[in-house]
Amino acid sequence: MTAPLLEARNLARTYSVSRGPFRPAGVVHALADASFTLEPGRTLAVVGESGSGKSTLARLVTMIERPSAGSLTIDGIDIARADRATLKTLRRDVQIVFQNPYGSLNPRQTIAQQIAEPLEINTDMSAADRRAEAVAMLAKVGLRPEHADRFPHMFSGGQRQRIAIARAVILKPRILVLDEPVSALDVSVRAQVLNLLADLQDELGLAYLFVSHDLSVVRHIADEVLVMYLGRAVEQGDSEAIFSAPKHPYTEALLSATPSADPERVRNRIVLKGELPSPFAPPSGCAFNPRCWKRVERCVAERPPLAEIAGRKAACWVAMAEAGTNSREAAVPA
Ligand SMILES: Nc1ncnc2c1ncn2[C@@H]1O[C@H](COP(=O)(O)OP(=O)(O)OP(=O)(O)O)[C@@H](O)[C@H]1O
Repeated sequence: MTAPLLEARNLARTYSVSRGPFRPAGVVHALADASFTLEPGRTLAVVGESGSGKSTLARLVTMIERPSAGSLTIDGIDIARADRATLKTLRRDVQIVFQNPYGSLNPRQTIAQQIAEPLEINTDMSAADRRAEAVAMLAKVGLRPEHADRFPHMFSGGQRQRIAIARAVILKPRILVLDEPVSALDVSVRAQVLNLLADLQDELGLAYLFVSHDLSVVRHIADEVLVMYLGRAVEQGDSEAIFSAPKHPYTEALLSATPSADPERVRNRIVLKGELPSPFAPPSGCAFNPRCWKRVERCVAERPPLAEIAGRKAACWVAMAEAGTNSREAAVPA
């Protein structure tokens, strides 16, 4: 059996943070435990509120930071043990597109120069070849090649994100990390950029790790979904299964918050109370329990493991009890 393109096993990342002159430094568990695989041509969406650990996960996968624990392998090669030459190749395989297409482009360089820059750093192609490649890439992302010598401010938000995507794929990576790639864009252009990403994936066989706080954005693009809450996966698996019948109350709440024209859904909308708890002092048991309307005693006492429920994994005592995966007494109201 061949190794997955990308495999994360029990990935974790902590940060030491000063909490003031008279208090000991605290440790933030930005990412407590994430495991998943990613294959060519597939999209894994990582979803959760701000602070759930999505960007931390994106930084680990792009090798911008190292994990505190767990492992990350590409083609079975553990990146923590790879030598420098191997690591250089692996880094080329993973590229990232950030949320803000304004911040990620240099205002003083033409877009052809910026799209070609990774080729300049990583290859020995001639300047003419690099430019030709950049211009061809412009056409591929739906921009007119004759605009190659324009500067970023001459483009709209959606066009700038196309430029950032062109720059990210010019080295022919195999994995693209998309960190909220359409969140800063007008709703009217979101679908166009998502369609471009889908086309590029078909054409280039790219694997996407798609980070978003909004389930409605990933609905049509994700093959699998990883729902994060306070650094941990609470529900994970096949997108179809999760969208049609979420098992974790947090996923239910996120889904119910997505825009809908269905009056039934609007009436039954779940409004989450309270904020995401402090990552310095996560609640005992299930971290979601203080906000959960289905909470039972066990949720406060014991953290639920990710368990197989109805074709996906979910970490919820109540869902486990309902599915008969665990003992019935799990569902005693608190
Ligand atoms: N470099 C850092 N130093 C200290 N704490 C950090 C650092 N990076 C992230 N954190 C903390 O880790 C937690 C997870 O942050 P992360 O940015 O991964 O979440 P997120 O889900 O991506 O949120 P957002 O959408 O706001 O970026 C947060 O509590 C954050 O404050």
